[in-house]
Amino acid sequence: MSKLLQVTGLSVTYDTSSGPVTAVDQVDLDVQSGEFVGIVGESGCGKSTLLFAIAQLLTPPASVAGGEVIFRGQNMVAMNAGELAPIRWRNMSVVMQSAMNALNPVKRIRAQYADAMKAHGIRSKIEIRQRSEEVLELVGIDRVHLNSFPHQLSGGMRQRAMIAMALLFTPELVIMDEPTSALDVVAQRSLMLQIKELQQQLGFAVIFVTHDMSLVSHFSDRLMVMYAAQEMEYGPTRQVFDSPAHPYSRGLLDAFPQIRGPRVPLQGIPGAPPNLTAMPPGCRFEPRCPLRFDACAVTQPALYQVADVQARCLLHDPDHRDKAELGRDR
Ligand SMILES: Nc1ncnc2c1ncn2[C@@H]1O[C@H](COP(=O)(O)OP(=O)(O)OP(=O)(O)O)[C@@H](O)[C@H]1O
Repeated sequence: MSKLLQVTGLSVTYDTSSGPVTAVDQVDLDVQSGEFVGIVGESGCGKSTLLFAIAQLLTPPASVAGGEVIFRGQNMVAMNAGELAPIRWRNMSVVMQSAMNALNPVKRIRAQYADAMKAHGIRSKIEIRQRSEEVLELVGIDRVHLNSFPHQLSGGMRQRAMIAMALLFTPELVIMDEPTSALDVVAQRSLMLQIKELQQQLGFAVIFVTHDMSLVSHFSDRLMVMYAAQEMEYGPTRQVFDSPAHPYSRGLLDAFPQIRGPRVPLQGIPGAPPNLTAMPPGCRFEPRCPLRFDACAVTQPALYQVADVQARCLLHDPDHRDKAELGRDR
């Protein structure tokens, strides 16, 4: 696998009446070609903002405050609209949370696909028709629905039609922002299976945002856990699940039912994430952390390498090894 995306030190601020709010704080993220990367975290931790920043789709009051997004060797942060336009859809596409918001309600699916292809210089009517039929059938929808308006499709079909649109040019990277969250559990699972199947068949990489740990557990190769605008842990999904290196990852895991294994009572994480305008001076998770010790309240942890994962937790600082030993017993 080769590196497709390298995000380094990416920060995003929202300009608010009480000053700038940092919603994404110096995030590093790399994605290999064909890889499935999951991003999880509680509501408001900055997942969607990060995705929009990667795709360079932020609009005011949000803006990139620092960092780089190197995609296929080019820094997207430094590009203007004209330079970004040919990359979007063709090389990198985005699937939003709700197709109802992303699709135009007064245009047939056929016309929306045609618009996207025409915007990328495809003029041949035959080519447009053939490709539209092809992508719709790829996601398991009969071609007759090219004549449908979005509201004539079920929720699951609409999300599929949106994914088909994102695949019009077989991009190398598809960014998905909770594409299954509006669906019932059965439709959610079947759409996840289909996304995974398409990804393996067509070879594109995926960045998939969700707040549901169990949803990504079987589908992602690597997992990033976000909390209060920062990345807390990033590494192979199996390792994060089998031995989470960050107490917050452990808390998230305990808050969701496991598909396999014995039944265990679910535990929430007491407390709430900090207000982004008033961050704790030390570790951002410290006020809620069951393993906190004195240094956590005053020291901002770096990202530490723990086997194959990186974790932002002082338990992995060589100076606090003794605390890690104690933590293991709790
Ligand atoms: N328009 C805005 N103006 C000011 N702050 C904003 C705005 N939009 C988002 N934010 C801030 O950015 C933070 C991150 O929001 P974001 O939508 O990226 O989180 P998220 O993790 O994707 O949440 P969810 O899972 O609920 O979609 C929010 O907590 C909020 O404080």
